[in-house]
Amino acid sequence: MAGLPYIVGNWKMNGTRAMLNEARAIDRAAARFPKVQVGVAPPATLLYRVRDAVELIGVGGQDCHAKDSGAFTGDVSAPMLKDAGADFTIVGHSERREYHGESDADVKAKAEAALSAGLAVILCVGETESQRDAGDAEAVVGAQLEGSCPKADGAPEKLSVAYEPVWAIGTGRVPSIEDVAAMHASIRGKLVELYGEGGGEVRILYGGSVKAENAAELLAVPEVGGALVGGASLTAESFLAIVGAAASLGE
Ligand SMILES: O=C(CO)COP(=O)(O)O
Repeated sequence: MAGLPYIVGNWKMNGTRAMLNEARAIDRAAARFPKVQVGVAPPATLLYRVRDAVELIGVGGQDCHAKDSGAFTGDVSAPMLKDAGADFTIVGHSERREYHGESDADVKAKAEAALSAGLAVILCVGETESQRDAGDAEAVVGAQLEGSCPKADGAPEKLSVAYEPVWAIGTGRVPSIEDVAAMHASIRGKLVELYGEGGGEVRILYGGSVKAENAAELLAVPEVGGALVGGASLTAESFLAIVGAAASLGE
């Protein structure tokens, strides 16, 4: 798999300007880890400020609308994220799918809008606990990929996929290493089916209760090309411990 390990912090609906200090601290420390690609996705209100506060790390949105502009109160478009200085955006996070009713088709349209605006995309997929218990995890994730992977210019080159089992998000629970390996191999197979050779290069991140204590083990799994981190990305200290774990794997 090509590319540096990619560690991305998803701040979700957390953070006011005080978080700029954390962003600065992450950015300063990133210089010590040139073999890791680092990004943060602050809330939209902070995007522009974080962009201005950092030099080395990537900055991204957490979602975008599928349309470029219009009467969509409360939404933010991909060209707006780009204009605010974003390098990438997350789409299809399970919290968007669950609380905002986003379908695979919605996620695909958002991913295509983001690529068209010149943003890289982190597309999230993942099964619920009942789907895993029923033995359907790989089928569910495969269907999500079929329905939501973008076909626009920029795919698959600017695409990353984040596997985030819904039941592992914010719970302190993580799948077994064997289950992570099996799912990532299955995602790789589906990406090659969808994109041909280019699908072999898409980075596949793991997300769901990644912490300093489990990061090295998760990141060492074949086909795990990085991590999408929620709670542990909210302080520079805990986030940098994960970045450090990724760096030490390459040594
Ligand atoms: O949803 C996540 C990242 O997008 C994971 O969140 P936690 O790391 O808090 O489990």
